[in-house]
Amino acid sequence: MSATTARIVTSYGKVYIVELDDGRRLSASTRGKKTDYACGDYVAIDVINAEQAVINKALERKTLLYRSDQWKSKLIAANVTQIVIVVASVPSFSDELIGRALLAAADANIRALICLNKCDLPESDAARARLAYYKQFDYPVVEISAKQDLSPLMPWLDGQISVLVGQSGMGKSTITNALIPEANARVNEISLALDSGKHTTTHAQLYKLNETAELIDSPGLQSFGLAHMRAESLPHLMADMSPHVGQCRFSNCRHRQEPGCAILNAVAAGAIAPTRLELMHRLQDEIQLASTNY
Ligand SMILES: Nc1nc2c(ncn2[C@@H]2O[C@H](COP(=O)(O)OP(=O)(O)OP(=O)(O)O)[C@@H](O)[C@H]2O)c(=O)[nH]1
Ligand SMILES: [Zn+2]
Repeated sequence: MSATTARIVTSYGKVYIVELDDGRRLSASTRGKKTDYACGDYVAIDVINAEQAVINKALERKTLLYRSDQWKSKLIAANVTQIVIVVASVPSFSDELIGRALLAAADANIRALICLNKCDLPESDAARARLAYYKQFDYPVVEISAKQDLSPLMPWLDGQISVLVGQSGMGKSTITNALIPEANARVNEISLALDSGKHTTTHAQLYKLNETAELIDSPGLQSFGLAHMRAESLPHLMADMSPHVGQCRFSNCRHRQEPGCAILNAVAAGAIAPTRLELMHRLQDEIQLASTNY
């Protein structure tokens, strides 16, 4: 048995694949019931044999992207520099998920990019119009067709460790497969090695795109709890709200029904979308609920 460090390149939640400096890959378990490791983590391991290792601890993380509800948190990816929020015209995407992912990124100091996929479809016009709201507040939006032309996305990936997030069906796997032709083959091979049966999108996987760019494909997200955030920081981290922060009559304004609330006024004036205010209120409630549970 020997001690060394490695990088988690696949996370199945409880079982991991780690890559050593020399490129060798080992299946890795954890000590006890510990599962708070994520794809992209650098970890201290004990190598058991040519195939197996045990993870002792995670080394210091530059960033950590995770979601949480009142009961538990779930790590999405570690050490990423960019979150690529994949949306599409069909099936219709959720503003809720975009809003939450943008907040998670801002909270964790990670760059965010909205990627509109399936632009070959005529329905894209409606999706593009919905995304104009985010563009207006300087959230970058890039348009692609994973099936036809990925090139507009490429400059955004250079020099970044990106994680793809999105609802199921938006085209994350199609993007990954277009970027990394051997991705499919490798996933199947790993699943086989772990005896985990058929490849499903239940795991996160890290791929090297080129010398400077890496990509993590994560499972489709239906929900994105942010119970770990601070309620007061929400408007600071939302680009449409932040210009109004500090302008309310009361310094402890919760932007609910207080008189002289600059954010409510901006919504009434049409400068902030009502759905964004509702999102903030829902998150305030979730955070409050979680804090009363501890
Ligand atoms: N027309 C069109 N269809 C696409 C495009 N990209 C993906 N699709 C289709 O959209 C469907 C969903 O794509 P996936 O890549 O499986 O979506 P996903 O986001 O990985 O979904 P999960 O694996 O469930 O998380 C598939 O039928 C794809 O063929 C595109 O650029 N244009
Ligand atoms: Zn206010």
